[in-house]
Amino acid sequence: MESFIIEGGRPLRGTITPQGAKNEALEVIAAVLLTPDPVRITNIPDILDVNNLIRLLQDVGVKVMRNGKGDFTFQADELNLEFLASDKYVKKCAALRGSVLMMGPLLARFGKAVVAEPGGDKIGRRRLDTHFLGFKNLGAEFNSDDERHVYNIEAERLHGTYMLLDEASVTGTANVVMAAVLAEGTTTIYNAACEPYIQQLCHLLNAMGANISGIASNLLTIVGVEKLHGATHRILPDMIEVGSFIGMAAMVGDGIRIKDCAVKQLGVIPDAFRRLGVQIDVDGDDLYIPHQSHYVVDSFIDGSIMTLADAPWPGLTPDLLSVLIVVATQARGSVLVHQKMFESRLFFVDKLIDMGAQIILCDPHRCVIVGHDRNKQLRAGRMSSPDIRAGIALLIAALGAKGTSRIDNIAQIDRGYEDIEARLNALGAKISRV
Ligand SMILES: CC(=O)N[C@H]1[C@@H](OP(=O)(O)OP(=O)(O)OC[C@H]2O[C@@H](n3ccc(=O)[nH]c3=O)[C@H](O)[C@@H]2O)O[C@H](CO)[C@@H](O)[C@@H]1O
Ligand SMILES: C=C(OP(=O)(O)O)C(=O)O
Repeated sequence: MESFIIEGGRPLRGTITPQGAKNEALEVIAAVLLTPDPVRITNIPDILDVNNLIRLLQDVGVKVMRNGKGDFTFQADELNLEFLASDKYVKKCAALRGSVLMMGPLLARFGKAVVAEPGGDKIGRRRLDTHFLGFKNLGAEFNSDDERHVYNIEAERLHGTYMLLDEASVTGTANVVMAAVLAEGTTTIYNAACEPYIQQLCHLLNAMGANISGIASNLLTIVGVEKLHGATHRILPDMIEVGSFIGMAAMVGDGIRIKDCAVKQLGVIPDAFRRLGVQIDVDGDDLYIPHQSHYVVDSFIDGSIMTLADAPWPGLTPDLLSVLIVVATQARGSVLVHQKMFESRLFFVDKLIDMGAQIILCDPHRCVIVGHDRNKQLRAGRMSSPDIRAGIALLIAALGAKGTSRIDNIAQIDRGYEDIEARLNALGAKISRV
């Protein structure tokens, strides 16, 4: 298992470009299963989760042609569906959360899908009810095979219907949309997730011949079509990586430009950092974060303590709260962070407390951070990365800490950040992989 050794206290300056979005990549790559024609996708990030999904598709028989960096053509014309019954498939699904995204397309095109207990971060219970109830509404049946720890889903023909999702699940919406595009008749999905990556998936599906309207809203209407054809698609920059770089620039930056961010697609992300006092200048499609000797936490209009809480899009993504917590440790002022969507994502603050941060973990969902206003630098430490976003947050903390830190289990960071040490070292960091 690899680790990072980080020499802290070095100011970072220069320009960094975000990779293509992990969570969009997982959705649109799964969508290639919906057609036997070639689908070309560009700006695919070279990260563990995406590479694992591509390998899983290859195992199922999808032809994968690499045209250049991040540029692949996929063709799902000769699939080996027997692979879905193998133990190897079950094991590989367990390696990444994104494997659940194969269910919708396989069910829509072949009338059956198998899903193993998926992998991903251990950040609390992650139920799949929205996915299964959505498929059930379309006429599919599912049963669990307790011996193999898999669910089998089957339908002779999917039929469009109205459905109100039990929650605005991101991958749940993606799956139900991908199933509904080939269903007979019209499907209406209310309480759909509507984040930019769902929008992007819908745009790709329409380019493949689907008929989806209501994109960007929580009410999607999908008129089923007989079949889909090939298309080309470019993945957006990764907004979670952009947010991670804003946090890093605030903590240890000496003037950082984040290039080509698709600023309009970032929603409230920049404002969440601004609420901690971080200055972010918008320059075309770039963000520039100057060095700040101090950043001061805002308060609400009535003077009450600032709270940062996650919510389904267009609310603040839960995936950036860990980074916001680290930034808050050096702010002037206090902030309450309320992680509503996941149950176990805040426990990593213990590691920040070990490094000298002033944080009160109130309960599994809430913590209060009392910033040091840069009067007290964090101490270096040895820690393990419990999940992808805690991992990047700890890396940012280590960059700002006094002394040399070690982060173990960095496969968690590699799941979602491409060649992160080389990109940060180019800005002046000193991170080595051992
Ligand atoms: C591969 C992928 O795309 N992963 C993302 C996807 O995961 P994923 O699609 O698995 O997450 P879901 O949207 O299903 O749910 C995330 C969590 O939020 C809760 N929940 C969800 C909707 C809602 O209206 N209320 C609510 O409380 C769920 O119960 C769950 O605990 O979306 C999450 C939420 O943005 C992100 O953290 C993940 O990075
Ligand atoms: C929670 C995340 O990923 P996954 O859904 O793949 O576990 C994330 O990207 O922050």
